[in-house]
Amino acid sequence: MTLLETISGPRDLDALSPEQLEQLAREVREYLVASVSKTGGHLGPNLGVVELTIAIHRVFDSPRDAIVFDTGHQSYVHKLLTGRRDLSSLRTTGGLAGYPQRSESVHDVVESSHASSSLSWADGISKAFEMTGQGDRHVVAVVGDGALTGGMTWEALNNISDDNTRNLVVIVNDNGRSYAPTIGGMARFLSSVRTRPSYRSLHESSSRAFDKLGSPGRAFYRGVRGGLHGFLSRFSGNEALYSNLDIKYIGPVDGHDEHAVEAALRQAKSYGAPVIVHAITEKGRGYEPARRDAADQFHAVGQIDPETGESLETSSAPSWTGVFADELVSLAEQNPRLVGITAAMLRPTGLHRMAERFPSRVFDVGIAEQHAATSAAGLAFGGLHPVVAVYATFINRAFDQVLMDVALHKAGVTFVLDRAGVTGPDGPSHHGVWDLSILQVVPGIRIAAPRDSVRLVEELGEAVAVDDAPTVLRFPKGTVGTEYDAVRRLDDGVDVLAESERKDVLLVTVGPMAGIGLEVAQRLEAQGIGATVVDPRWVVPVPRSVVDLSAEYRIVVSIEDGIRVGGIGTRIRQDLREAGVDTAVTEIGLPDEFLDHGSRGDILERVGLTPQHIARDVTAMVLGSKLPHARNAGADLPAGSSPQQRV
Ligand SMILES: Cc1ncc(C[n+]2csc(CCOP(=O)(O)OP(=O)(O)O)c2C)c(N)n1
Ligand SMILES: CC(=O)[C@@H](O)[C@H](O)COP(=O)(O)O
Ligand SMILES: [Mg+2]
Repeated sequence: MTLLETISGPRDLDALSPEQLEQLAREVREYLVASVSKTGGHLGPNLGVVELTIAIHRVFDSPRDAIVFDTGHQSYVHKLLTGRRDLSSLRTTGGLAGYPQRSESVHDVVESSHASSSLSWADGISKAFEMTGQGDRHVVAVVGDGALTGGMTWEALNNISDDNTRNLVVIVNDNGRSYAPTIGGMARFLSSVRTRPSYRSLHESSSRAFDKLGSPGRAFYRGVRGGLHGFLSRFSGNEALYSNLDIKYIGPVDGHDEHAVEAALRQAKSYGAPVIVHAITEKGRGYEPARRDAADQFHAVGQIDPETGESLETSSAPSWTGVFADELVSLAEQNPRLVGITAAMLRPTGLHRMAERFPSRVFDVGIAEQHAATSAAGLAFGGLHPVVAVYATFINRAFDQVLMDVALHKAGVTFVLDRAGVTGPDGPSHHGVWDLSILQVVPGIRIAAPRDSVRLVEELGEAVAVDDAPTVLRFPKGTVGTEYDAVRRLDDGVDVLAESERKDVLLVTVGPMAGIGLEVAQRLEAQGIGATVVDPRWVVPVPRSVVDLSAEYRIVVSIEDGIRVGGIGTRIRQDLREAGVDTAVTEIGLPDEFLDHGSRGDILERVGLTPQHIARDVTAMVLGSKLPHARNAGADLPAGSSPQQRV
């Protein structure tokens, strides 16, 4: 039996000797490589927090003490030590989540994978503990150097200071990388601190000395420390950031020396006010294929050969990201005004290809989507045309900036939203399902949803040609599918993909839902129901021809890979009513609920976003309701139709 097999919860760690702790760390790493190489997941980040997580659970008493993991992708070790030793179902339908999940364990606190929120969580939890007579409970936030580049962390730090007695420990898990090396002044500060040996030895000895004197010593130490930081900062040329924020700082400590981390955490735990512990770690630690991976040190891997690290998932089909990446380079070669912006995801969004070709025209702003959007408005003001490439779920972060900085000023900024729609294994906070609903309320915005790679190329070119309004292009995760040629294109750019003599059903499909729409049309035709399929290409504003066409049909059915509430279907409904067209409308889309992790196919099946479900329901609506012909249609469909439909 391995040591890891004896760990059923954090308290089982207490009796382990230093040698056993080292053995446990080895076993955890071996298990992570063996298991995650099969399931895929965040192998690199978790290999980097083995000793750190062991130390956290030895020093603090979860769940009485709250442990918050920023972004949560580095919580596999935490799961292993809190009673979930079998990670074989990781990120699969019905299996373990790839992030903390309260339904799995009382030890899990924050489920969102959106970065830079942990310090705000910790600030709130520690205030609540103190205000409810639970001031002896500790809160620990584990935040990466990448997450520290997100604005929320600085809003939280501004509220966290050591002039209070809250038991809050912030562990900076500093491996120097997000995917790529972390950018900006923060990264330079952390790098300077972790590489200054004089600071390191002097700091550890002095803080130990004063801590022995108890709280008066600590107060005195704080005074000295502030002076020390100030003194050293003159030499180092770096403002000692945290002391100027008036928060005690301990470190840097070797994040792979479990004993040293424990010592630092015990010191922090006993301090009686917020403390920052700066741990230096290495992403991919202990696994050569990850350590030497220059791209992102195995930040997120698919199935790999555990021996070599080679990917076992080879696909010859181009990815949506790849098509975008290549076309952007081509456009940038023709248009010197084009610049790219990424929020610490250069390679995942495909901007690395433009960066390779035009290094001075691509900016990595860190995990800072809000800043990215407003900086883009500034770039546009200066005469450039920025292309901001983010995952669809992360544009949520920058809604106000898109609205009040980009759109209000009619700035020509193009937002490219990758991973739009149901993504799958990364769970509820990673599905890109809200962008259509939240962005379509932005005055003047134009949103395109390419149905295939040909339209992606076409619509990207159209988007970057717009210099007086925000434009948005959204496409899904993974490889591009079938190309769907149009039967004909209407004057305002709407593509007719299939046309029926009988004007029963008009299917308006958003993006790659075109494939599902065409299959639904075939199924309806087999029932004797005439179905026409159109792809607006640009879905916001709704093209006039969609409104005009709708008047000829008995029912309009919109199909979108986004939440139904506030989606394109509701926009169509509103536009029809405003135009006096009273054709019945049914919106097919995702429910307004958080969708658990799983395969994309499983999730779409579960919510009924499949040709079978849709055809069945539309058939029932048309045959069952005896809908009057569109010209004098007025009756809504019967109440109680299936959940996907809103009439
Ligand atoms: C708001 C937001 N933007 C982008 C991402 C994508 N993302 C996931 S992990 C990661 C890098 C995190 O770096 P760091 O905080 O240093 O953690 P590490 O992986 O190094 O442990 C990014 C950019 C995200 N989760 N949230
Ligand atoms: C945690 C995070 O936000 C990303 O690392 C995400 O897991 C990557 O998702 P993709 O695999 O779709 O790039
Ligand atoms: Mg990092």
